[in-house]
Amino acid sequence: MIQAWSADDVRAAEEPLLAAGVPLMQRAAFALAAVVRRDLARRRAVAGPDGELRDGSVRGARVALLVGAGNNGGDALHAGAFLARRGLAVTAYLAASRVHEGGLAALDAAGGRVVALTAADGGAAPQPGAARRPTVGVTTAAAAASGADVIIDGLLGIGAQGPMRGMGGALVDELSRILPPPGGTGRPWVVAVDVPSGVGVDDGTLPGPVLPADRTVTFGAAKPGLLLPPATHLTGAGAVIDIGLALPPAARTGGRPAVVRLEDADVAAAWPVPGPQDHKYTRGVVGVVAGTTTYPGAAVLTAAAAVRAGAGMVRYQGPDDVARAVVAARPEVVPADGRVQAWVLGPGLPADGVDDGQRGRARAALAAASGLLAGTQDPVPAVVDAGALALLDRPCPAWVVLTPHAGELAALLVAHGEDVERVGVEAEPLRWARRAHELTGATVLLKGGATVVVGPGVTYAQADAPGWLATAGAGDVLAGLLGAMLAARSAEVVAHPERAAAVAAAAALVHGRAAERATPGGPVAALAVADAIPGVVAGLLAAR
Ligand SMILES: NC(=O)C1=CN([C@@H]2O[C@H](COP(=O)(O)OP(=O)(O)OC[C@H]3O[C@@H](n4cnc5c(N)ncnc54)[C@H](O)[C@@H]3O)[C@@H](O)[C@H]2O)[C@@H](O)CC1
Ligand SMILES: [K+]
Repeated sequence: MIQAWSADDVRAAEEPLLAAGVPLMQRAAFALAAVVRRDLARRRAVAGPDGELRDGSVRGARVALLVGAGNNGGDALHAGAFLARRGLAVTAYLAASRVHEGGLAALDAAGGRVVALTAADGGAAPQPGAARRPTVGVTTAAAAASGADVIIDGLLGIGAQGPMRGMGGALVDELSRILPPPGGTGRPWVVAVDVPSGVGVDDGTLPGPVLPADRTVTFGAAKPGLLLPPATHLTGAGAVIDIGLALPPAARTGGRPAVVRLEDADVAAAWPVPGPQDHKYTRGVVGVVAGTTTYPGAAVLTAAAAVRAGAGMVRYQGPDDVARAVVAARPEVVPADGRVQAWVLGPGLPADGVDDGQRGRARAALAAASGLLAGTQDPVPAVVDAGALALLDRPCPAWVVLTPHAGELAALLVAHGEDVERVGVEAEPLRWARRAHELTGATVLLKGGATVVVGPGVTYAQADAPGWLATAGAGDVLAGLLGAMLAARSAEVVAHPERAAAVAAAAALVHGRAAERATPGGPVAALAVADAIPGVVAGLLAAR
């Protein structure tokens, strides 16, 4: 798993080392320079006589350093000095009147070129460091940097406050305008130092201009903003550099990472593999209340995903014609009442209007799952999706998992007295998923290009899915898959409700991997994603 620590935690972990004189910046900068050299060498790979690709030479490669006022700029300058000593042609563009003096001296000594940014060519020279520097206007600087082989973005790191201002902001605006998008031809390789400058380090927001990176080299530990949407989509490939920090740091934050991203091995290790003693009830029965006569497909997709994810049994509740469609698609499904170990409520259920009695069934199941019908049935986990989200009129336990997309989350929040629209949720997914958790008590899985899961004291962020997964029915598949995963751990999740979030994050990972497996590199249908689940689970288990 990748653990991300807040800016405060990282600073707290750095403090004792800095006090002891440990050269953290040198370590960080040396590792940064090594990653840049390796990336460049691979990008310049040439075929040897045997046809094998060999790393190319990086001598003479042009490097543009974007340098801000703080230690992030210091990292960039020191890395630039290392690169200049290895024969690369380094130019630093200073976006502040004062920059890290040691870094500047190192770059000067290594033969790097240094220019100061001004609003327009011929502008008055600021006084960066000790020496007067030549100046260059932002537009000219951006044009020159766009012709480099690599741009090292050291404008802002974990000291960023709000949208990037000043020359740095203007330079990034101009570069964003003229550079091809990541992966585009003719684009320099953009390496972000610690974080892409200007992202919300702790919340993944984009308060102002941010240059999308092809690689982010981060120090000590991942930062929350690298994992959380929307910023996670601008980080490119990752590299976490160990600079010797001892995390978790002091008790200040309870010793917990701010955000966690699960990886394949975590999901494989926690996946329950049936043994000789198991039968369909120990493996978990999933009850599905989904679909209406108008929207029968959601019921089919939800039930199919629950079957494919290894539920011991799937029970379906709903109108007869929908039940017939479900059984025709998946003859394993039992269209009858009975005990369940987890519920999936709401896929294909409209928020209002004709519901064929489904709303009443979902309401009763949600009350039973939440433990509000004492004496009738033990509480069990539940997935509450789509139309069933409108049924949350009282606090839930955290073993109830809500699975809204941004629009549905906005509607839920408005129903609970908040003033927010879909775009607001998309701009600040962590904030609003947290708020929904606080207001409802439920675990909240917010769907999107990246998935955020918030439970009691825990936050997960998954970015496992190809863009092709954004297709009708994909959410129904996730609900069924998650229902089966919760049913398999029913008693454990009710006893330890904070674990529901980890199960939900694991479901997001499997869902994304299934989409990857199902897509031929192009469009993918939701039912194909459900059908890919067994192969994904088998692959995860084979690697454990
Ligand atoms: N503390 C350390 O010893 C280490 C720090 N490291 C680097 O240092 C970085 C943190 O350094 P700093 O604390 O100096 O912070 P930053 O380098 O992120 O920069 C903060 C500076 O930028 C300015 N600033 C803040 N918000 C701004 C905005 N929105 N627009 C324009 N200017 C803004 C402030 O005036 C401040 O001077 C890390 O991200 C990492 O790259 C690494 O070298 C590892 C060791
Ligand atoms: K940066």
